[in-house]
Amino acid sequence: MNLAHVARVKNTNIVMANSDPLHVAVGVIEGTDGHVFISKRHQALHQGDKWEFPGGKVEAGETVYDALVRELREECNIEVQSASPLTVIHHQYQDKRVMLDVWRVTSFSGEIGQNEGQEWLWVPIYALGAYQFPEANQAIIDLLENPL
Ligand SMILES: Nc1nc2c([nH]c(=O)n2[C@H]2C[C@H](O)[C@@H](COP(=O)(O)OP(=O)(O)OP(=O)(O)O)O2)c(=O)[nH]1
Ligand SMILES: [Mg+2]
Repeated sequence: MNLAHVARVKNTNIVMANSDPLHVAVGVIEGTDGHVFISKRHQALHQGDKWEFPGGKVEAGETVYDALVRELREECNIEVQSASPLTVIHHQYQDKRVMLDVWRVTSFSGEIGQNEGQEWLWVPIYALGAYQFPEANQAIIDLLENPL
C-alpha cells in the first residue's frame, strides 16, 4: 500500500462519515393483546441475523408513509390501513449511519407473514428485551415499554 492509497482510503472514510444517513421507514405493527410483529433479518444483510421491525429504505421521490406501505407489502404481505409516526432515531453504526423513521401500524389487512422466508413472531412488548435487535432499536423498545 503506498501513500496515495492511504490518502484515498482516508478520503473515502471521510466521505462516508459525512454522507447523508440512510433513511429507513420502520413499522411497529400492532396485533391483538399488545403484541407486536418482529422478524429476523437475513444473515447476509447489514445487522444480519438480528430481529427487526419490518421496513426498508425510503426511495427517491417517495414519502416515508409510501415507503412504509410498500415495504410492509413486500416484506410481510399486508396492506397498511392506518399508521401514525412514533419516533425518529438517528444512529451511527461502525459502517453506516441510519435515520429510522418509526411508525406505529394500527390497522392492516391481509395475512401477515414474512415473504422472504425469514422467521417471524408476535411478541408482547414486555418480552422484546429477550430478543437481539440492532443497537438503534433499543430506543424504540424503551419507548414502547414506557410510552410518553
Ligand atoms: N427494517 C429495519 N431496519 C433496521 C432496523 N433497525 C436498524 O438498525 N435497521 C437498519 C438496518 C439497515 O442498515 C437499515 C434498513 O435496511 P433494510 O435492509 O431493511 O432495507 P431494505 O428493506 O430496503 O433492504 P434491501 O432492499 O437493501 O434488501 O436500517 C429495524 O428495526 N428494521
Ligand atoms: Mg427491509
